Amino acid sequence: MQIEPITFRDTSCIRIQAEGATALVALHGAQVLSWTPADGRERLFLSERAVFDGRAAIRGGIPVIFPQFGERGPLQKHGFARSREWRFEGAEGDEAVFALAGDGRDAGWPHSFRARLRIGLTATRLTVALEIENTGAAPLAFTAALHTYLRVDDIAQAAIEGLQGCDYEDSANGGTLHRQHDYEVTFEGETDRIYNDVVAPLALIDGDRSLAIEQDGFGDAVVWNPGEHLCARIADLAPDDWRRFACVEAGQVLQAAVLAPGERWSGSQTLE
Ligand SMILES: O=P(O)(O)OC[C@H]1O[C@@H](O)[C@H](O)[C@@H](O)[C@@H]1O
Repeated sequence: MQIEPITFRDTSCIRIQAEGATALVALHGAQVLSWTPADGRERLFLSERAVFDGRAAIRGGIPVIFPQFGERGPLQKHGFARSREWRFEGAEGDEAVFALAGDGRDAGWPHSFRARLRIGLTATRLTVALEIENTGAAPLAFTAALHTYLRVDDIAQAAIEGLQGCDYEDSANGGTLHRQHDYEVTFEGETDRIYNDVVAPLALIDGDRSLAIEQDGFGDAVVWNPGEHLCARIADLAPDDWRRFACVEAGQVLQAAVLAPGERWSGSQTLE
């Protein structure tokens, strides 16, 4: 694994290369911005209108959502980890490691924690693992996700497999509860669903291509595409961008993780 600090859009990043594959990770949010396996084809979506001002969350790649998913609590939407500067800790074995430690007091979350993001890269595979440790003296609870923006050629030809039989909360329709009966999840209009108890590997079908998505430790999977109308209201997306990505997020959302002092949690997502 070769590691090199570089600047991309005025933002400090770490470029990781291994076996002909490349990943680019911004220190802002420890956010993977780009992943190109050895075949040279970019697999992640990064908005051309993404804001790189050192404060805002970056639209695209793999934002780290912690310690609150969405607006399911009193904190800022999707928590503060995606808009903080993480530290690059170096390579550990065949992984690049990023860390964010301290407390969330200034963001309204009075807990001490240590978060680590471990990124592994091979010719064909990207693994992103999030570890949370409670470094305080009282228990803490959090929700989290790896909010992966997967690039597609055409959302009309895209589908997610592997969710059949799972129950989901439909956030685009008032949080109503449903069961996934169809083999595939396809995208018509705004799609915003939190699938529970996801165990099987998922696959993103993009025309005649397929990407395998596995998760470990995370109980839920979130599937999100804003559709045309919501996309038009999101300032850091171009009007047509909803056609170009599907978010498949490994999440711990419906049930918060609770850590006693000194305890650790970890969850990962692997794309291949
Ligand atoms: O615009 P944000 O804050 O990055 O959020 C994007 C989307 O993230 C998804 O994870 C949520 O399920 C959606 O409800 C949300 O709109």
